[in-house]
Amino acid sequence: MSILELKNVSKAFGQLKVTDDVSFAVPEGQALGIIGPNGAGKSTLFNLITGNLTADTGTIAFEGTDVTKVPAMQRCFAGVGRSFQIPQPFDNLTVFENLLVAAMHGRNTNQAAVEQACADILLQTELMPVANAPASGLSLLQRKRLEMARALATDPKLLLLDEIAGGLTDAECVALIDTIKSIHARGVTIIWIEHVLHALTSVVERLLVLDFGKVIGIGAPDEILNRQDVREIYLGIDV
Ligand SMILES: Nc1ncnc2c1ncn2[C@@H]1O[C@H](COP(=O)(O)OP(=O)(O)OP(=O)(O)O)[C@@H](O)[C@H]1O
Repeated sequence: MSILELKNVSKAFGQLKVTDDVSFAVPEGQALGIIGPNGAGKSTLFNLITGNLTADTGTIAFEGTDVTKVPAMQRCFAGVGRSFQIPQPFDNLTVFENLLVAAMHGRNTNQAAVEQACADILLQTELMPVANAPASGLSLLQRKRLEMARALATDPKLLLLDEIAGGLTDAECVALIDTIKSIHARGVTIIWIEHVLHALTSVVERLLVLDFGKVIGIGAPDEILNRQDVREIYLGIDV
C-alpha cells in the first residue's frame, strides 16, 4: 500500500510554477530520495506534503485519505513529520526540553508516555549525553540530530528530511547515516531531499529527480544517476 500519493499536484507563486503536475506514490516503509538543482522546487514539494503550503491543483493522499486541504497540524497528528533545512531549535531550552515541546504538541498521549518516548529518541539519535545541555551550545552534527529528533518526537509514520547532511564532514555524515538507517529499519517511511548524493544513495531505495518543478525521473538510484539528462542537470557534481 502507498503511504503517500500525489496526483497531478501543481503550485505557483505568481507567474512562477514551482510544482508542475507532480505525480508519484511512496510505498509504506520505503526510503525515497529527492534530488534536483537549486530552485527545482524540492522544499516546496515538502511544504505541500506537510500542509505548510496548499496545492493549487491536484490531490495528496496520506494512508489512503485525501489530505490536500488538511492543515499542517492535523497532518502532523496523522503521522507526517519533517525536519527543516536550517535547524531552528529553541536555543535557550535543553535538548530534552526541545523534544518535549515537539512530543507534547505532536502526540496525543499522556505526560509519562511523552517523557518515555523522548528518552527513547535521545538514545536513538545519540543525543543522550547532551540531553540537559542547552540547544545553543550544540555542534552542527548535534543540531542536525536534534532537528531529526524533534521530527521523531511527533511519532511520524512518514519522515521528511530536508538536506539534513548539508555542511557535515564525511565522518559526521557517516554517523548521521547510521542513525537514519536505524530509523528506517524501524519501519518509518522516509523521503529525503539531499545534495550529498553518496549519503542519500547509501540509504534510499528509489530516487526522484525534480527539475523546474517537474518530475523528470523516478526509479532505482543507479539507473537514475546513469541517465544522461540527469547527469547533465548535475554537471559539475561528483556522482
Ligand atoms: N513562498 C514563496 N514565495 C515565492 N517564491 C517562492 C516561495 N518559496 C519558494 N519560492 C521560489 O520557488 C522556487 C523553488 O524553491 P524551493 O525552495 O522549493 O527550491 P529547492 O529545490 O528546495 O531549492 P534548494 O535546493 O536551493 O533548497 C525558487 O525559485 C524559490 O525562490
